[in-house]
Amino acid sequence: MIKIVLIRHGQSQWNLENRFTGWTDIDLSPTGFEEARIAGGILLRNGYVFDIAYTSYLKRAIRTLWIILDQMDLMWIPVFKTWMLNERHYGALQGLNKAETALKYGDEQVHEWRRSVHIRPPALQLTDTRCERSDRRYAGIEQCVPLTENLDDTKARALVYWNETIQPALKSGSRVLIAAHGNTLRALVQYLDQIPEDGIADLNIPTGTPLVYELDDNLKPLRHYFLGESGEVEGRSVTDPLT
Ligand SMILES: O=C(O)[C@H](O)COP(=O)(O)O
Repeated sequence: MIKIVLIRHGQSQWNLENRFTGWTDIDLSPTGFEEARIAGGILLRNGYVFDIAYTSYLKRAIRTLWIILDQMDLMWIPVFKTWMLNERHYGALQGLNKAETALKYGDEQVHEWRRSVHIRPPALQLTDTRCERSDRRYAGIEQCVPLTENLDDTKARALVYWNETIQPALKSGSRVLIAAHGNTLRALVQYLDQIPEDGIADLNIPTGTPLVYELDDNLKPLRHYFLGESGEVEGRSVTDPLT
């Protein structure tokens, strides 16, 4: 049996301020630092060990991973970063307050922007200072930098990385940790559990909480659970309410 641990970064400063974040590179809040520290301790005390880790190009996920690996005395393992595990691009909504946006455009519209598989938020203009195409970290892959994304777009790129990089590592016996984002992990979970499109809107992944998937030799999921201090967390599911 193969185990993989997925973790959404700890609370970020913009999670705290309830702002659309997407590809904006916002750091952890003090609570997020603490969530990551606690997650590392939980993984350590439950006997988890990792051989390799994957994360995005965004510091809230990278720092969550660093803190966990530090807690586990595993800072030496190979860590691979990829834009393909970045959060879903939130287009022109990036930086806006979610509650204020709902007041302006209505709850239904904002819920669609946040949770529809097909609807994309309004796109960023190339001239917008928030556009990440001139950011040095994306040099050479400017054309891959989205101006907005729906969940399907995010899923497509995350699955390329899953199929080409993570899956071979799992098949070769590596114990894998992925520190990523709410929507990249929703996309992965949708793929792994074959969740239909109309079931995905209710699927929300809490910050800083290790989510364990047990997979068979063909990488088909057998079961999944969140991890707490004394093992599996009772009464939590990947369908916690949208906050
Ligand atoms: O990018 C963001 O704003 C969050 O990380 C995820 O937000 P969501 O819950 O609105 O998808």
